[in-house]
Amino acid sequence: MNTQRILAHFQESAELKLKSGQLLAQPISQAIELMFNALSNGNKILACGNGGSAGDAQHFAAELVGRFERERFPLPAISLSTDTSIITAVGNDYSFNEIFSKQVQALGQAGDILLAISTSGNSGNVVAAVEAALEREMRVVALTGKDGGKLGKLLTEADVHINVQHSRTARIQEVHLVAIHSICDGIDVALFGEEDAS
Ligand SMILES: O=C(CO)[C@@H](O)[C@H](O)[C@H](O)[C@H](O)COP(=O)(O)O
Ligand SMILES: [Zn+2]
Repeated sequence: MNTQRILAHFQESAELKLKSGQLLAQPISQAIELMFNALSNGNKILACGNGGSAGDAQHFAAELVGRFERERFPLPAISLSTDTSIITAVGNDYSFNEIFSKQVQALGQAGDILLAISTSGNSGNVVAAVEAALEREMRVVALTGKDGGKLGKLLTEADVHINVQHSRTARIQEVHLVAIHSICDGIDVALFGEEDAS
């Protein structure tokens, strides 16, 4: 295969990451503050998404419950994309659109955070999860792309929207992962102060 095509992926990804850093540092910083305050108050973080974003939700929860780069106590985070029995039961008995919202209704409490990940902002199950979270007086951190979709329109002033301005799902996901790692690092810094993590 022509390696130029491969190099073009790296080029486009690197360029979007640099541009997005400028645009997203502020909302990412707000997301860190929102999550750190919630965790400090004894609240937890729920995370959801489909496909690659389901992987991102799991990845985030693993770094909070396990660790990111520093040794620390476990932090409460749950991926809503991982329990195949819940997902198949709710999907089969109700609808696929409710696989996350039912879990938000079961597990979410006022003051908890929902990390909602959707590159289009239009996945019905993620949109329904955001609606359920807002009904329960949870705050939402949304990782989206494109025009933010329906999800972007649901958010309030108290929520945080991290919107990657690009049309390509894969590129958006790649920036989402940098945002997720920046949030994990920011939570560690809020807990322990700055130090060289290398
Ligand atoms: O990872 C990829 C594409 O890179 C896919 O699995 C992708 O996540 C799926 O098509 C999702 O269903 C897309 O959903 P969303 O990001 O629009 O909410
Ligand atoms: Zn993918």
